[in-house]
Amino acid sequence: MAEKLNLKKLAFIGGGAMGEAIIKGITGAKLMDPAAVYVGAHRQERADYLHETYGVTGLVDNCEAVRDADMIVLAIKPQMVDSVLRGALVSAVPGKAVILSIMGSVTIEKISGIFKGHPVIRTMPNTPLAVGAGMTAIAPGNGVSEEAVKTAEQIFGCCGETLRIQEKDIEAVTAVSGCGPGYVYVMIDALADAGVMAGLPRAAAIKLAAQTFAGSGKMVLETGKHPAVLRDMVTSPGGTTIAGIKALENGAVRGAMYNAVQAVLNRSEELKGNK
Ligand SMILES: NC(=O)C1=CN([C@@H]2O[C@H](COP(=O)(O)OP(=O)(O)OC[C@H]3O[C@@H](n4cnc5c(N)ncnc54)[C@H](OP(=O)(O)O)[C@@H]3O)[C@@H](O)[C@H]2O)C=CC1
Ligand SMILES: O=C(O)[C@@H]1CCC=N1
Repeated sequence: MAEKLNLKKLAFIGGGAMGEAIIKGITGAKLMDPAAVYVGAHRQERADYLHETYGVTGLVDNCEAVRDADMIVLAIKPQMVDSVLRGALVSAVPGKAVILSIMGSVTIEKISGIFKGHPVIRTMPNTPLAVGAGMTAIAPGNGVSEEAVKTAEQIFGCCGETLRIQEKDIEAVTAVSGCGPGYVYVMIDALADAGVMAGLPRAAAIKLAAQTFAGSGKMVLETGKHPAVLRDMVTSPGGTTIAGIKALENGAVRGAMYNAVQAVLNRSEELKGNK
């Protein structure tokens, strides 16, 4: 059984797609008494849904949610920071609470400017967290205790892998693993479409494409081999795979990946107000 979190009360501001995925992980792994997980969910219907589904305490009042919490997860959209994280809510946060942000493009400096004197941990998870196969990078700010970082690793580790990084690398992480599931779904959809073109039923084509991505990722992780070595194992000389790979290279699939990552880096700077 997983070790319990060393927290009396964990609060979320925002219980949307990502907040829910983390709550599902924590309650599913029994890391904490669900009633001690408080979620400021801003709409009664959503608060009720989270309570009924996971047993957590769902509230519309963020101040009530954060009161007496040891750790506060910021799971709202970056565009909401200035309008939501202010005034009475900031005052209601207990002095020693650790702030754990999952927000993209919001720096530790910005968060520390709002929650003055609080330790801040910035993270970048991804949506496969919802099925226990997430990838979360964890960047502790200055003055964060090892115990708090370990708690963050427990929270995200119960629904996937974690990696400690420095904040300077977090936009690159966002562009690779944070947004990466989006790229992969496009590729799965495209491969399935191509399978339909080749005569396969839609459902079979999606299953074949998705399991191929899942299995190939697992091969990279479990064998520790470079992806190029694994690719060479599929490509028989003069065979069929190399013909397919040539077509992909002609379609500039690698260049498209560089462009996607650069586009995310650019958009992150815009969201930070740097462009
Ligand atoms: N989706 C992803 O793949 C990833 C997202 N992130 C980050 O996670 C954060 C959340 O994203 P995601 O979960 O996808 O977005 P969602 O829109 O699903 O979740 C945001 C939630 O915040 C709620 N909300 C709005 N206003 C308030 C308020 N005043 N008080 C409390 N809650 C409020 C929204 O409620 P309502 O809808 O009712 O307005 C919504 O449920 C973002 O900062 C994003 O950058 C990080 C990694 C991956
Ligand atoms: O699209 C977004 O802004 C968020 C950040 C990382 C993944 N999704």
